[in-house]
Amino acid sequence: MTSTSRIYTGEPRGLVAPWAELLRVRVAVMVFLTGALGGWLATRDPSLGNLARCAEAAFYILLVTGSASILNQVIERDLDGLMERTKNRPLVTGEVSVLAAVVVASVMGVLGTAGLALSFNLLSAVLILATLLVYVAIYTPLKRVSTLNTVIGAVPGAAPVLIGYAALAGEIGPLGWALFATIFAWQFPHFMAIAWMYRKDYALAGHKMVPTEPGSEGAAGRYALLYSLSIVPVTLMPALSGLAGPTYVIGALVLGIMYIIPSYQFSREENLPNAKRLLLVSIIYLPALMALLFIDPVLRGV
Ligand code: HEM
Ligand SMILES: CC(C)=CCC/C(C)=C/CC/C(C)=C/COP(=O)(O)OP(=O)(O)O
Repeated sequence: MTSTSRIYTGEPRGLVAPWAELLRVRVAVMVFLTGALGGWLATRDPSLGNLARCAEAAFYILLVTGSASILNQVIERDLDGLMERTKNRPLVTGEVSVLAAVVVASVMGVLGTAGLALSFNLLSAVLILATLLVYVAIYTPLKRVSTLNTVIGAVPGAAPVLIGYAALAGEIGPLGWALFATIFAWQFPHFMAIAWMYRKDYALAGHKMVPTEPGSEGAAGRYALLYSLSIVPVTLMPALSGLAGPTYVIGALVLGIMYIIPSYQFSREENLPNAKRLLLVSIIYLPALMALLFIDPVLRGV
């Protein structure tokens, strides 16, 4: 049976719940914040007008991210049906039709890209389109082919901060790249914990993730530890180039240690409590680091 012919027989959930699920709201909130952060660090102008511009750019980024999330679930609806974590997604159960999903994703993608092109610049519009393409056309099919998919998927994950920066600055400066590198590195412990927790699910769907490969015991933990260690020098890059001050440096170091500890524990023993702790710390780490980056220029008065 194809997804187009699926008839939803579950409890009616209204309009909001299925679309919130399709748009992966919690991830989207984080993407909005990283996009806004990129814009803010490119300008460091605390006027309401400028903050509204940062939020506007982040909103367009959010629209295209929503489009990417929906298209990813359209493509993977049959495989999602094989996994416990995703088997109740609206496109698997038929709660939302493929046609409705494609129409909404297209509208969101066009509006977000046009918003960046018309209200900001061509650079940010081209970058968001390239990001959408990498996520939907390269990362999504690559999940079935190679464990390298995680490296490719980390590029669109880290792109929103760079795009926010490019939208407000009209170029990508060293700080933009430092922010990109930070979120790029952050994703590996985050996802190694998830990939280990759901390794049986991923194997059922034929997704090639580090912990699903034969003889991979310990590999997810080693990657998590390696990238959590790399995040310390990476997060210090803005300070080394004079773009962040002492509050940021101390905060980034404390957060780095806070991320290394559960990564180390997970590398010592891959088990559910260690994976869950690492995932939880990853979800605390990113907004905390973003808050530091937001506050630092205010504290330094720049
Ligand atoms: C290679 C990159 C990434 C992959 C493969 C990935 C995958 C996932 C998956 C599968 C989950 C669901 C875990 C669960 O259901 O228990 C998740 C949760 C989450 N991810 Fe990621 N992620 C990546 C990058 C990112 C990025 C870049 C962000 C934000 C900027 C992010 C934010 C979150 C948040 C906030 C959650 C928790 C959401 C919830 O509790 O539903 N992730 N991630
Ligand atoms: C246009 C744009 C800015 C796109 C960015 C999209 C985004 C936030 C990506 C985060 C990184 C990522 C690979 C998530 C998991 O997707 P998955 O397919 O592995 O997740 P799933 O298994 O839950 O479907």
